[in-house]
Amino acid sequence: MSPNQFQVKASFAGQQRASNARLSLGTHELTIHTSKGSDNNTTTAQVPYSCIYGYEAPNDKAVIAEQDRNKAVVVVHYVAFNGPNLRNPSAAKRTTAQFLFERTEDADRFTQTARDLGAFPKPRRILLLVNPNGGVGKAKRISDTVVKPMLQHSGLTVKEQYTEYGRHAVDIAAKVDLDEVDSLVVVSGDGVLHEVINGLLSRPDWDRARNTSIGIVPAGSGNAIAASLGIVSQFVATLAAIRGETSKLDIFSLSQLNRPRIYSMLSFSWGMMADADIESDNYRWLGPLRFDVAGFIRMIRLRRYSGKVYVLPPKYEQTPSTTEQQLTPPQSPSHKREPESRFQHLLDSNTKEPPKPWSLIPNMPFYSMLLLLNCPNVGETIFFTNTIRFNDGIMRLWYSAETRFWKILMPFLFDQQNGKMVERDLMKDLECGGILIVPGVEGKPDDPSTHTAIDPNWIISPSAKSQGIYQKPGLFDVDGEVMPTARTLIEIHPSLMNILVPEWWYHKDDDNTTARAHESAVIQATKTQQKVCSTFGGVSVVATAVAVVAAAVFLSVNGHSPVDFLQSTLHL
Ligand SMILES: Nc1ncnc2c1ncn2[C@@H]1O[C@H](COP(=O)(O)OP(=O)(O)OP(=O)(O)O)[C@@H](O)[C@H]1O
Repeated sequence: MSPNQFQVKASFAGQQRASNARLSLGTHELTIHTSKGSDNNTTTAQVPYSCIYGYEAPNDKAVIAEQDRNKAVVVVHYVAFNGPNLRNPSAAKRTTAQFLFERTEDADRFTQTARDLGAFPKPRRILLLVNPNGGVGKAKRISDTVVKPMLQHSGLTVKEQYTEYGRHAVDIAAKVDLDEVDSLVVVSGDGVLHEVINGLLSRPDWDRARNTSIGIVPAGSGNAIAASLGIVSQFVATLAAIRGETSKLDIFSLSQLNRPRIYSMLSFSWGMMADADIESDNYRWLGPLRFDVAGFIRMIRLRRYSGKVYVLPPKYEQTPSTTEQQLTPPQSPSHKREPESRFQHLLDSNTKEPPKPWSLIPNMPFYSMLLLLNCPNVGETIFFTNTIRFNDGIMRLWYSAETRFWKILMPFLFDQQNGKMVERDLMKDLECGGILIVPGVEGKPDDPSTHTAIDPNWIISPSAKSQGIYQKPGLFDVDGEVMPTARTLIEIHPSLMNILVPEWWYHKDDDNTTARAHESAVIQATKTQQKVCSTFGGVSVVATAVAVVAAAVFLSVNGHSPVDFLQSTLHL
């Protein structure tokens, strides 16, 4: 037998009896060849390493039968899928395989070889932030019933902390001792992850803090990031947090004059979608449905939003012009206190047009919606487009001046799940390297006294008036949180942070051979898993049939009609 092979007795969760088995530790997966029955029929099951979230070698002799007391047990904990769609949240479950080795040395050699091959999670320190109020208040239950039980077997060092008030996660991330934490993982919606990013990037040592990996176990109502990463299943999200694989994440910074900068990992919107998103807070009790309800109401009571939006060509690298250099304040040590802004000077004046190569996007100055997106999903239930990648250093902007109700309704009605919302000719899109937004009206939308008209001509459009379309400044929505409606510069900071992803995650255009190999291993394993399930399924069908017939016989003996019984049982 080769050094990576082991003879054991193996059993899977839910099985009463162990079978003789040969374990093979491969490059990406553990294969279990089980022999059954007197004719030694063999079945094969696979456990990809990327699905293993922990193992234990219990000393508890109670789990070992009397005759095997001198032997050694290793239990492997992993996530199994019952189908090849690894993004389907109901396809994943956590389970175990238990192996009984002849000698403790064999068990030790197995765990050591598996560790060397990367089968088990590497030791890390995780700070878990749980928002007890996120979504419909289910985060605590998810943390207690899924996340902590999985972490318990992972060998990772875990600290858990509940957020106690709005924006508490900003304070926690801004103060956490980075010598003690490798990853910050939130059990919440996108809002708390947004706060963690803002806390980390507000630190004087932000350049170190940005390397602290961040992760999410979805427990909110939007869950756009989790949906984009294919980790809507809390089992898979926790697995990703435990295994520690990361992907680069572009970050947007949003700067306004005399206000602290805001960082975003997901989206910025203005117009119908922003208003609907923020207004949906009133229907939080509806869960994810709140976005549909608020969106529909906003479509019926459509508004137009006035302003000018300037964009910079994508990946614009040219050195600043002399004028720009004059306008850019000299580099001071305080500049190093946050990620560099190349165009901060554009905030200084409300009147000056930004110089070339900045250009005004057409169809202005009236919009019905404007959306900047960093991820394919706008929410768990809205798959916007797969053309976006969150690590390509490019900003994708969608905008529309459409005000016809049915035109806006169509993509939201028919294309929410298929990634084709952008193909309905409702929105125009462009790639850019920076955005400057000058709203026609500034201020906090909930406080009319603060509104200032930048240009009175932008305020009321004759066509909007004739169509009876409402006009208000509109909310600026960043990652689902409201920010003041004011002149805003949005810049991109490519690959600034690292986000925890499953090892098999890659964008379809990525040349990521390791992730692809992991993906093949997991999909291959689902096939063997399906075989195991269908065998169990076959057994349970036979068992059910036997039980129904036995019951029918019993009823017939007791004077009831077995035909009536069978008809009602089988819904004939
Ligand atoms: N203990 C708390 N009490 C009140 N608010 C809190 C508390 N902890 C966090 N928050 C706030 O809850 C808000 C929403 O959190 P979260 O993002 O987890 O859920 P969500 O909004 O339902 O999900 P999503 O952002 O995905 O739509 C955040 O703005 C956060 O500041």
